[in-house]
Amino acid sequence: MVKLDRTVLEESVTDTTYRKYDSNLPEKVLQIGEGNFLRGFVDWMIHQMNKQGIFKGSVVAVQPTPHGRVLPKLKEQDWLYTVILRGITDGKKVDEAEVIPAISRGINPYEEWEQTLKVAESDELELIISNTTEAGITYMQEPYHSDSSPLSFPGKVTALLYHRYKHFSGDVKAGLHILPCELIEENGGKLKYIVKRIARDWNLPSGFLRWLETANRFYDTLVDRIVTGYPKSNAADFASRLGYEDAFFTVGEPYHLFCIDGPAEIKQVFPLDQAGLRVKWGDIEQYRELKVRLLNGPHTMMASAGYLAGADTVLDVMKDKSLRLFVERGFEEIGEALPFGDQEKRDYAEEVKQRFLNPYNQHYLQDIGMNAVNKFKSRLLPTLSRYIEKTELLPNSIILSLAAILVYFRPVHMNEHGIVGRRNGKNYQTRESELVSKVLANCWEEYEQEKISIEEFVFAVLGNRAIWDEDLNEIEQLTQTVSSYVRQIISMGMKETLTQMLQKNYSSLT
Ligand SMILES: NC(=O)c1ccc[n+]([C@@H]2O[C@H](COP(=O)([O-])OP(=O)(O)OC[C@H]3O[C@@H](n4cnc5c(N)ncnc54)[C@H](O)[C@@H]3O)[C@@H](O)[C@H]2O)c1
Ligand SMILES: O=P(O)(O)OC[C@@H](O)[C@@H](O)[C@H](O)[C@H](O)CO
Repeated sequence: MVKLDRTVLEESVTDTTYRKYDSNLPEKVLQIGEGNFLRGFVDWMIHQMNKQGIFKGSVVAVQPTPHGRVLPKLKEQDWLYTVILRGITDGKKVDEAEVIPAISRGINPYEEWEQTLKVAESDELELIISNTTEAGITYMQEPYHSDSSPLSFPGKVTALLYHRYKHFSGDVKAGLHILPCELIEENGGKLKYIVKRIARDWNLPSGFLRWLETANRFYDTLVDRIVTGYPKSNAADFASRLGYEDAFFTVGEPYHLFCIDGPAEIKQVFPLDQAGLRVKWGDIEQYRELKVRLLNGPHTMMASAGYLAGADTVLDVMKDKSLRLFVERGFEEIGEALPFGDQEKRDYAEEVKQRFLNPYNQHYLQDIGMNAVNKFKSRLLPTLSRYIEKTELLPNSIILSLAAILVYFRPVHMNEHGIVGRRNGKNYQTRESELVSKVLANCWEEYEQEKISIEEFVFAVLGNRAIWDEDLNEIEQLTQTVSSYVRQIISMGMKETLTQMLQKNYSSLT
């Protein structure tokens, strides 16, 4: 079977919008990152605008880490890939595939720094967009060499902006719009803060710091679309349906929302709304809070608990009676702790549940469960504390999900990627930060060697300030409750623990 490239696109696509599509559009976007999400969301949006003759710009994708595997393979496909959107919208089935020609080329900055700097010199450039995961927007002390790429993402942004500043002799008109899409609070503000800190580390001139402040705009954003990425289990079906192979089939849901905290000016530069895309301008805090708590929160809750109970995907969880009840209860506990109107919370939760019930998306719990401890900390811990404050009760479903995370990271052994766990006689790979993996592996080892009890194991993990920035043992009854769930999961399995927890605490639900 043929592989996707320009020839395949030109020969097979009958859609006249493609024929009109200009493949030599000016490179208006420098994109740091080339992952599933950027391809299935931002680049897809740029293509939607271009098809309508609105944005008229293309994307130069820059590899954010030294060991990227995406760009060399994408180059073999002439930078093309297919976005497959599947789901139910307004009660109707959506199942559409589209080749996205928004990326004009990709650059490995570690090998082609000169070329990366050339992009920063371009008159055509207007925007920097990124998604480097939550780990990307992090300060790292590193040296400045004008002839080689910094290692970190903020380091690259600093070096590229400094080069642009020098090239245009500090012209304010050369400033850029910077839209980071990493899912952290105040992503634009944090990136700007780190860039300024790095500029000071590197002793860059004060004129640059002024230009950074006055000529450039860093926007806080919130992005929302479930992009499950490459369809591991049915890629061959898509290939035979479409008549070509694509190493970057990118599957996602039709739903999308891009919230950008910015003034009218950015609407003109990046006219998403004119193309009929779902975008909100202005204060994003409310959307962020609802989304991170009521979408990412339940995802994190179900990942380890669902996986240990035998489910592989979000849909498996939603279709299983007790897991579904556990998730429903999770929505209630999270909603209880959120400061929004009841109707608004209910409507949002209902919409999210429908998205989780998308019959087409295979959203793997193990992918969602990556960095589960860190995600629990940012997405569920604030909810847990607020729930206790408000109700003076313990949110048992959220606490059970924490216990499940600890058991999920129980090692049979370690490898170079982290802890390897075991479910139903089969090993699985976990991914967490080195710190979390080490702490959990050490504590579990002490338990396995019978040096400590389950309570002492839980006490040691919850008390680790390097992980939590606080001692979670100080939350009344938390250590005891988590310990009791961990013990039950180990002795009678996840499914039975869930069932008993629901029966005991929420008899009206079961
Ligand atoms: N997939 C989704 O449904 C979705 C939806 C909304 C938001 N997001 C956000 O997007 C992020 C990426 O998701 P994805 O599905 O594209 O994953 P992905 O694995 O396909 O891409 C991750 C990208 O981040 C880069 N990266 C990883 N660690 C980095 C670091 N320390 N410094 C710089 N770059 C680093 C990788 O090189 C890669 O380009 C997630 O962390 C999530 O916060 C994802
Ligand atoms: O992408 P992560 O790993 O930060 O979180 C997993 C999911 O919760 C997340 O990808 C959602 O699907 C997404 O945030 C929806 O917009």
